[in-house]
Amino acid sequence: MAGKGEPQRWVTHQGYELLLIEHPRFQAAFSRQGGQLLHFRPRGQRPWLWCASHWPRGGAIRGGVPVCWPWFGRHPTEPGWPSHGWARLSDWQLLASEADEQGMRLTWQLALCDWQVTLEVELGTGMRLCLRTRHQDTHTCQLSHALHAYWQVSDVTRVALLGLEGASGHDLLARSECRQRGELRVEEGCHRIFRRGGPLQLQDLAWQRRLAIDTSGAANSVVWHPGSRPLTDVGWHEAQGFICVEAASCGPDSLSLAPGDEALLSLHAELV
Ligand SMILES: O=P(O)(O)OC[C@H]1O[C@@H](O)[C@H](O)[C@@H](O)[C@@H]1O
Repeated sequence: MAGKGEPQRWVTHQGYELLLIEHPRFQAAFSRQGGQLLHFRPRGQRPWLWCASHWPRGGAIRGGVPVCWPWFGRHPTEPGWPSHGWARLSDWQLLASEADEQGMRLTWQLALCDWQVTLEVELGTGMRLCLRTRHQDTHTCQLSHALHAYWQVSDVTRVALLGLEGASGHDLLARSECRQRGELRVEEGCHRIFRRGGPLQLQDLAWQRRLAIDTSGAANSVVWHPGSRPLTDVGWHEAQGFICVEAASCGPDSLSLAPGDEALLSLHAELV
């Protein structure tokens, strides 16, 4: 627990250890499991991130910004291993946190065998996450990863994602290659992996909000929503309130890391 006057304190909720932050500029929450940013709300605004109200015991929390690492989706060779890797199921260590009037900077770390990953998070009027992976194995290893953000929206079928015009990618629902024409709207589910990162905008007219979401530096921008496919423990109405727009390097854009190499992935958002 932090001392009096400090912006952060630890609590337990639904069996998870949470770090709650009350800063003059924003409110936020992380879970130790996953080093996962679950909630971020700049003062006077609606929350930016969506999070399911029910959290499974021993599973992954659906919401906020899960870190998918060291693989994204299904493991390429081990079908029994968990979807999206170990990071969101493991307890991370909070290495450092500093606050000033502008905001806070936190560093989380997870070490697994010869691998080490840190998540640096800056929160203030906007949010910036940077995932840094190193490994000291003796041979080159494959890495795929994602910052799998669940953005809170008024209604997924009524928002528009701008900035992917002309981008090519893979549509996993249609099982075909795709090229985005105009703005992206989600009517009945979406699962597209675009082969480009860059500046995007999530426009929510009902909430009169436009978020600039930057996936530059990532090889892929992933857009996902299950549509009417049920999600365990998430009601249909609750699921209408998010869209995933993710920074990732996955599939053909997975990375090969030689011993001592470092891989970076970042996601940045601000209000426009
Ligand atoms: O249900 P999970 O494991 O949390 O993953 C959520 C979704 O994440 C998406 O990024 C994947 O492409 C989907 O396949 C997956 O269903």
